[in-house]
Amino acid sequence: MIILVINAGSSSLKYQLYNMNGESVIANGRVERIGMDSSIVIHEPTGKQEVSLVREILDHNTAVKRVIDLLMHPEHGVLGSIDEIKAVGHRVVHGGEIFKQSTIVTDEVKLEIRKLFDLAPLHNPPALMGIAAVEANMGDVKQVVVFDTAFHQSMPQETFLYPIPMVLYRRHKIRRYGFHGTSHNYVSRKAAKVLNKPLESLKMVSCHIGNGASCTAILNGKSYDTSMGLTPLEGLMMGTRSGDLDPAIVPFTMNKEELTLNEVNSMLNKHSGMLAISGISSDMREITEAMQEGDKQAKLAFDMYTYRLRKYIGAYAAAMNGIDVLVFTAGVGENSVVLRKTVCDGLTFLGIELDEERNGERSKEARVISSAESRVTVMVVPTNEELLIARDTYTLVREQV
Ligand SMILES: Nc1ncnc2c1ncn2[C@@H]1O[C@H](COP(=O)(O)OP(=O)(O)O)[C@@H](O)[C@H]1O
Ligand SMILES: CC(=O)OP(=O)(O)O
Ligand SMILES: [Mg+2]
Repeated sequence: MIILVINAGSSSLKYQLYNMNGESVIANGRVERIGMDSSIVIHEPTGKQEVSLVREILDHNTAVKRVIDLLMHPEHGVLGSIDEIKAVGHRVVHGGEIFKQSTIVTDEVKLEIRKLFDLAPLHNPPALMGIAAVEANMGDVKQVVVFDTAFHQSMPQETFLYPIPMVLYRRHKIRRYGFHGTSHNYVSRKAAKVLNKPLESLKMVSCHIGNGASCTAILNGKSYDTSMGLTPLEGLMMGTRSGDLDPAIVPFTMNKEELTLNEVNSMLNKHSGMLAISGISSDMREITEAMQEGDKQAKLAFDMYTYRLRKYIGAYAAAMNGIDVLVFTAGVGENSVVLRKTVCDGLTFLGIELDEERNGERSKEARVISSAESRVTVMVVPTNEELLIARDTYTLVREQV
């Protein structure tokens, strides 16, 4: 069965086309700068030349149309007819308390996703646009939604509630939801498989460190606590997001700098984190290079970033009364040798001992990077959110098509 996976962002749309027979990728690509003056389309058909185009793409509907055109293109295409795609799976960031697992799209499901716009104004509207665009361009193909929040719905009240008046939870559902759940779910299962141990027997901390970054304590195979909260702003320091801070900074800064709510929101989400401290970039590669050339602000940004990550790992080891496995994943976690070394070198009290050679290896495979003596097994597990979305989609539609 052929399944299309779509990850719609506010100004981008990433796609991956799978043949579920063997779980092979037939094509993947992305549309960037949707709604801006010149959008970029990158299409990578497996085994063929990559295509890169500049087009005017004003909305997600047009983006989906362009993707379909490319998938069926006489030269760059991989399909004879669009009907070969039997189902489409979408990443939806916020599923609130309603969606505890992936589900087939119905009118009711769309309505519920719309109700959550308030809680994820940057993420949920484009996801719904993606669903509508598929309906408009691909007839009545089955669609499935997979939520970033679903994996974290196992958290108990003592970890998901904030110590503020309960009425705010009852009225507005203000609580910790957590994100990157599809990734934390995927890497924890993969890690247990590689170690050949039942996931339920392991106390695991997984660190998804990409543009957005979050840490999750996984106990008995379930999310027990996670660093992102009501929105993806809380927790670790990120590329452009502050992560944890004293909430009093918000009214204080609004008052002193005469900022509006929107401005302070934008400051914390888009102008903070590594970008704010380094003054150079939100991109870990550029920070690391500048640091190695002696840039003091880049070094400070890196030190703050790794310090905060170390604190979370320690906190989650305490929260679970132990830690057996530490997993690094996503862009930074999978690729930054120096970040992993810096974090682990400060966690020797937990019995963590890195094997420098294994840590330095360049590989796309899930692997152990700690020494044989290390009390905690440290691993790098490349994430694959799209594959999990494709698998959930396949499981839900297989009986129906
Ligand atoms: N070789 C590398 N060394 C250090 N950081 C890297 C490397 N490759 C990618 N990254 C970092 O990964 C981050 C992007 O992560 P990714 O998981 O792709 O993000 P997202 O999916 O959220 O856009 C960037 O900060 C980038 O600098
Ligand atoms: C939820 C979230 O932060 O996602 P991303 O890392 O894709 O920004
Ligand atoms: Mg990501």
